[in-house]
Amino acid sequence: MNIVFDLDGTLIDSAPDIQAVSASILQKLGKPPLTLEEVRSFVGEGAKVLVSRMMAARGIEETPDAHAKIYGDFLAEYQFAVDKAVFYPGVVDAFAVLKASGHKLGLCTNKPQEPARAVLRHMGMEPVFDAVISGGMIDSHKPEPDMLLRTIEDLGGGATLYVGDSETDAETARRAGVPFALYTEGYRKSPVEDLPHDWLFDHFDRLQEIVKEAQARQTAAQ
Ligand SMILES: O=C(O)COP(=O)(O)O
Ligand SMILES: [Mg+2]
Repeated sequence: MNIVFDLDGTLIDSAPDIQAVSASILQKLGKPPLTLEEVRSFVGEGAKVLVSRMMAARGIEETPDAHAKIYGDFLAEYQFAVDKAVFYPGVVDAFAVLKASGHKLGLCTNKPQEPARAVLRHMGMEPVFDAVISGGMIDSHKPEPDMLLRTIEDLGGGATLYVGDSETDAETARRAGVPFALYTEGYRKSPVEDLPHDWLFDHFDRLQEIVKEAQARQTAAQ
């Protein structure tokens, strides 16, 4: 089956890199940096939303021009911010196991294309995915279902499990009608019971089992 992953807060903890970019931008504006906690709570709906939240948190008035300027400066640095990213425990082994079992793997992230491509390259993840859809590639973003549906289409269609960490991912899966496994150690803000999900897991060594269950459900439904 297809397994489609979210990126930030699901496969990698990229908050320290994003914090560094935001600190550099805010410093130029004479403002204190964001805390890691703030960054984690601002990620998940793409960089434009993140910049809006950053501006609000530091009392910078959000006119369209001010946002466009700060977003442009943010993006210019974002693609070089890869050094601090780390995989969550068990992710690399899970890729190997799932690929060896013949599953197709996809990535569906709201992270903009350039920084997404840069971090995939930096972490050696490029060969892992059979399809990648990142922020700005289509005219819609999660939690709208289109990015996920497009990723599935690019994988050739068929039964799919979506794996993500946030409110945005749970809602995307619900709207797309795709079974959803919620990784609980990412950037989620609400209690797990408030997020629609089919499975919960806190370590990637559980994922293979979840994929088997998803396949069994899919077979039973046919
Ligand atoms: O909001 C972002 O830019 C990161 O998004 P992701 O959680 O969809 O990878
Ligand atoms: Mg995420």
